[in-house]
Amino acid sequence: MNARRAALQILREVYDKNAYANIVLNKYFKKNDIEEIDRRFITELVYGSIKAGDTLLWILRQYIKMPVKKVHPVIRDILRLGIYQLFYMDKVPESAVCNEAVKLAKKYGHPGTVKFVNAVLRNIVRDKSKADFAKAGENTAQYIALKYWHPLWLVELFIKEFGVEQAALLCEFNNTDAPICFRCNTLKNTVDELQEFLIAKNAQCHKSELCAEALICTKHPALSQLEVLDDGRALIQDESSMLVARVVDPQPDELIIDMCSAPGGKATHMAMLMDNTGKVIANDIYEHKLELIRENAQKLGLTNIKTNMADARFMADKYIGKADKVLADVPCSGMGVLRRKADSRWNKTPEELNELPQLQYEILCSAAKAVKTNGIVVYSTCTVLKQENDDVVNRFLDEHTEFILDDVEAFLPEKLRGRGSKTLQLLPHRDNTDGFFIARIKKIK
Ligand SMILES: C[S@@+](CC[C@H](N)C(=O)[O-])C[C@H]1O[C@@H](n2cnc3c(N)ncnc32)[C@H](O)[C@@H]1O
Repeated sequence: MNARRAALQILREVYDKNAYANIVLNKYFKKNDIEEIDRRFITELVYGSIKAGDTLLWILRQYIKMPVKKVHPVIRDILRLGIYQLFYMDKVPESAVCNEAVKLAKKYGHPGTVKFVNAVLRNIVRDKSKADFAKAGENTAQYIALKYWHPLWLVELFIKEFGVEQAALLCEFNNTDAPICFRCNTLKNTVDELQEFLIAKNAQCHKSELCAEALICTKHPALSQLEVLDDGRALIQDESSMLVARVVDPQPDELIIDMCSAPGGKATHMAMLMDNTGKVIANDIYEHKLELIRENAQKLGLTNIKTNMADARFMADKYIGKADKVLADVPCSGMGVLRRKADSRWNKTPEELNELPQLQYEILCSAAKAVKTNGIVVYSTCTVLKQENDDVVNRFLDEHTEFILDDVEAFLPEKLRGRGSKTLQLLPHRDNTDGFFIARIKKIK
């Protein structure tokens, strides 16, 4: 088993075929029997060098004369992996990095490229100071982008939103490891029982301060070894995402519509909080994603979920004024969960982000049509950007005087109260969670 060759193959699929890193990595691990220690190394190498993205290419540029674009893609990826190890993996000996990269170049390149890879990496080892980000000017957007591995346009957007200092902290946080969070299925076991089970499997986990049914694991065995996930005693969901169902506050026998529900984290949570009574209509625009919800519901032993395929912007007609509560957990930029997805910061574009608020607004308007008088619409996203959060909700309230903002505080844990806002905005670097936004809107007439 050659871990670096495996990492290179995975990286090639991601960059060449635009594949999602986590999907390629999981597929690779399923197909090949790989020891735990190699798995960890490959995972860090792949996720790390994808997250570090353009910073690695900027470093490369300081050591070569030709444009980076002209370097053959396979050789470029061999160098990415080498540079990542030399700058960001302290425990890997520099000689091993150079020798292994040269072996890969021999396998995938020709004598010229072998020499090139060898020369670049050995030059870096000789003098790392050439790659000094301060060349870009300390505390500028460019410096933050290089130091904390983000595209420049995104850093500029964060600076506009939060100021330089907070933007830097957010970017730095986005490179930290995210713990895995389990949601206990209280219909099948208690949180204490689930915790005992996980500890017996050598996991390190503790109860969440944000949600009673959440257990946070900082260390755990491979998820495929945890029966609780197969038999529905638990499901993976972040604690901040669990707050959404808490704010919806589902009651037994209610009719709840989840406008954008796949893969069903919040729909199954609401169905569980209703004690498997009433009905949750779990809607999504993609049929293949609805299948995931049905599978999850079956595992969890929930029979009160009905899936529905429709574009949420136009689905309300058959439900006008019928629902007790409606959740609009809208498609968003995901700027609150960048630490969880190595490639997503590099895959988004500013144009894509700018199109989202209109779609989100239309889904919220459609959600509002489906709710009864005195009913509740909850609007949520996993982003930290005001344009997708407060701005959408305020536009909605301005144009729909039959709705008012209902304070979320009564539905929040002690730790998140007293912030002086009727909506909740979790910021990753401040709250040490995923970044989530939740607003609760009431139909008053
Ligand atoms: C943020 S995710 C929802 C996560 C989900 N609520 C959960 O807790 O597991 C947004 C979902 O919206 C769906 N979606 C995107 N555009 C949509 C539309 N126009 N109508 C309905 N669903 C849509 C996507 O397929 C995606 O599953």
